[in-house]
Amino acid sequence: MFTSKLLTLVLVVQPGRVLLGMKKRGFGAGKWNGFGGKVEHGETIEQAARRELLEESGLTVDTLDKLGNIKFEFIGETELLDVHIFRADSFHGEPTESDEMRPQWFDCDKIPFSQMWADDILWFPMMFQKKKFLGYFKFQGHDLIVEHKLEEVNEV
Ligand SMILES: CNc1nc2c(ncn2C)c(=O)[nH]1
Repeated sequence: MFTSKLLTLVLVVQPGRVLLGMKKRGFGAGKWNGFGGKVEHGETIEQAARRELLEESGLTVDTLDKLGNIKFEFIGETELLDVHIFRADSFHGEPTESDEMRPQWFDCDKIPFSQMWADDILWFPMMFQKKKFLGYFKFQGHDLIVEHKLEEVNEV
């Protein structure tokens, strides 16, 4: 019934602020989001997360904490998005604009959720508290969540 596409998402967090990128083209264009993309054949999910972070933001990280996994269904589409979410608390390099993303730091109390995917406001608090979570969101179009599950777990 459903095939699924493996995707990565990395949130770089510093005390009191988080790095987001304005997606300039493609899926989710016009939204602020973490950095990530597809997992290519022959790479692990974590390797893909590091590669996409570097390509999209110019940053490398030492430790990536795997915090969440959310599956997204879009009504009328047969491909689920299987998004693996990581957090990094330190990084090397300078945030640099890419073809895909324009990076910007946001204070944790001024995150532009109205210009982000509608699910983010629901799981960002868990990500900030370093809680592990599993989620499932069913979208009607790109803006309306018609059904969702989100639970804290011990292992992702
Ligand atoms: C559909 N909601 C959603 N999709 C995402 C996200 N990050 C990458 N992708 C593909 C996200 O935060 N929400």
